[in-house]
Amino acid sequence: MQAPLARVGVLGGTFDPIHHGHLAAASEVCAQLGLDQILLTPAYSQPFKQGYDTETPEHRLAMCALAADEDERFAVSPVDIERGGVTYTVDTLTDLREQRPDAELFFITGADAVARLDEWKDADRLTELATFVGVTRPGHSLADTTRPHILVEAPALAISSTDVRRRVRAGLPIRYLVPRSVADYIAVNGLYYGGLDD
Ligand SMILES: Nc1ncnc2c1ncn2[C@@H]1O[C@H](COP(=O)(O)OP(=O)(O)OP(=O)(O)O)[C@@H](O)[C@H]1O
Ligand SMILES: O=C(O)c1ccc[n+]([C@@H]2O[C@H](COP(=O)([O-])O)[C@@H](O)[C@H]2O)c1
Repeated sequence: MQAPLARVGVLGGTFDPIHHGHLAAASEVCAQLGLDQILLTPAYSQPFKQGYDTETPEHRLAMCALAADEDERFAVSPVDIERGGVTYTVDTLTDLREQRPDAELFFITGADAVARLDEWKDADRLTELATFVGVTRPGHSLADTTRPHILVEAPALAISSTDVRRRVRAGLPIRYLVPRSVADYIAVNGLYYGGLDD
């Protein structure tokens, strides 16, 4: 008898930096959909964020790895960073399917973003490569879309990477917004004190 496919959630993001809003949402999807693993998959360069100044892929990947270390259900995939260029999810999912033929993939994204799926590259193929999961996010309205997806209500944590970066720059605490190891990494490496978002 064939072994059942592993159910793997893929949370793609810029993760500049990763925060507890990401982790709580991924954890909720994992529990509600009975997933075996969550892959945090930092983008090299998000298509809708071209022209934005972000931290280096190496720093964003390292912070994801620190966050993943705290939960045995989480792992990090460098697939998008290793490919480089603009990160299209169709490439992410194609590469992950090659690497993990044993897996059924669930691509997790904020529920608001599901509305813009039509604008994503090869939108029709995307929903064949993975099941799309939209997670609720405070301050973002739910999407109206014909694209098939599962909606998961996540704990309402109104945290954004933008706000974390602003707080670091303003000298305000980010403890309890990001894992402690990530806060330490930001401090030790002097991330975000300078000009991002100016
Ligand atoms: N607090 C949150 N609750 C639920 N989903 C979230 C939350 N923050 C981010 N997400 C989702 O996680 C994915 C990755 O988000 P991303 O890395 O862009 O973080 P962000 O906080 O939105 O960043 P930024 O403020 O820089 O735009 C996206 O699909 C986004 O909608
Ligand atoms: O494939 C696309 O056309 C596409 C368009 C917009 C966003 N994405 C992906 O969606 C994920 C979430 O992006 P972000 O910036 O909201 O963290 C990330 O993995 C992006 O590469 C992908």
